[in-house]
Amino acid sequence: MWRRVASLSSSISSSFLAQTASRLNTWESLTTGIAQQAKGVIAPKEKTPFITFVLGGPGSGKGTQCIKIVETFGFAHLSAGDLLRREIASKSADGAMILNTIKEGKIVPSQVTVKLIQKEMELSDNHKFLIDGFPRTEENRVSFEQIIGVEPNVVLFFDCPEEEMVKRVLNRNEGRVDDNLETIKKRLTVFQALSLPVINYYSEKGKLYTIKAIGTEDEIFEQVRPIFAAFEKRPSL
Ligand SMILES: Nc1ncnc2c1ncn2[C@@H]1O[C@H](COP(=O)(O)OP(=O)(O)O)[C@@H](O)[C@H]1O
Ligand SMILES: Nc1ccn([C@@H]2O[C@H](COP(=O)(O)OP(=O)(O)O)[C@@H](O)[C@H]2O)c(=O)n1
Ligand SMILES: [Mg+2]
Repeated sequence: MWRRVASLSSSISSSFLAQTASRLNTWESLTTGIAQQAKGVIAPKEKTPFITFVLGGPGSGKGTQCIKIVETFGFAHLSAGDLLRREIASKSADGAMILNTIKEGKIVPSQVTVKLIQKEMELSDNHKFLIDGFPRTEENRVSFEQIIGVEPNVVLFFDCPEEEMVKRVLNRNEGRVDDNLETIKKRLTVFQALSLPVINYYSEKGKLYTIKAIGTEDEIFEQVRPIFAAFEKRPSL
C-alpha cells in the first residue's frame, strides 16, 4: 500500500503533498492515504497497523504458532528468517552475505532485514502483522522504530528450555543450513546475549506476553489465544 501512495504522489506532486509528507512520520505519511484521497482514486484512510513481534529461541515454536494465529485471527505472517532465505534463493546482491551470516548463526545487518519487512508490509493489504523472529537485537529494534516509525502493540515470547529447542531444531527436517548442532550452539549464545535484552526491554514496557512453550502445539496455542481474543474486543484490532 505504501508503494501505491508513492507512485501516485509523483503524478500529483504538489507543495501540499511535499509539506504533508515531511510533517508526518513514515508510517503515517504512507498509510493515511492522503495522496489517494486528494485524487479521489482510492478509498479512505487505512486502519492503524497492529503489530505483534514474535520472539523466542531457535526451535521454540514461533513459526508453528504463527500459523495458528494467522488461521484464527487473520494476521499477515512475516517471518524475518523466511524473508532472508528468500533473498538467498533469489540470488540478490546481499544473498551471499546473508547465507554466511545464517550459517554462522549471527544476525544480518538490521537495515537489510528491516527493508525486507518494510517491503512486505507495503505490499500487504492487511493491517495486522505478525513479525516472526524479529527484533533479535537492540540494533534490530531501534532500526525498525527508525525506519518504520512504529512500535509493536504486542510482543510474544515463546519461552522454551534449551534442551527442547535443540531437540526440535535437529528434528525440523526442512533442509536448513543452520539446523545442525554446531550452528544451534552459536544461535543459542546469540539468543542469550543479544535477544534476551530485547525481551527484557519489552517486559519493562509492559508489552511482553510470555508463553510457556512446552507441551503440544494445541496446548501452547491455548495460552496464545486469549491474548489476541482480548485485543479483538478492542476497536484497535
Ligand atoms: N509444541 C511442540 N512440540 C514439539 N515439536 C514442536 C512444537 N512446536 C513446534 N514443533 C516442531 O519444532 C520444530 C521447530 O518449530 P518452529 O515453529 O519452526 O520454531 P521456530 O520458528 O521458533 O524456530 C518444527 O519441526 C516444529 O514442527
Ligand atoms: N531478525 C533476524 C531474523 C533472522 N536472522 C537470521 O536468520 C536465521 C534464522 O532465523 P529464523 O527466525 O528463521 O530461525 P528460527 O528461530 O525460526 O529457527 C537466524 O539465526 C539469523 O542468522 C537475522 O539475522 N535477523
Ligand atoms: Mg521460525
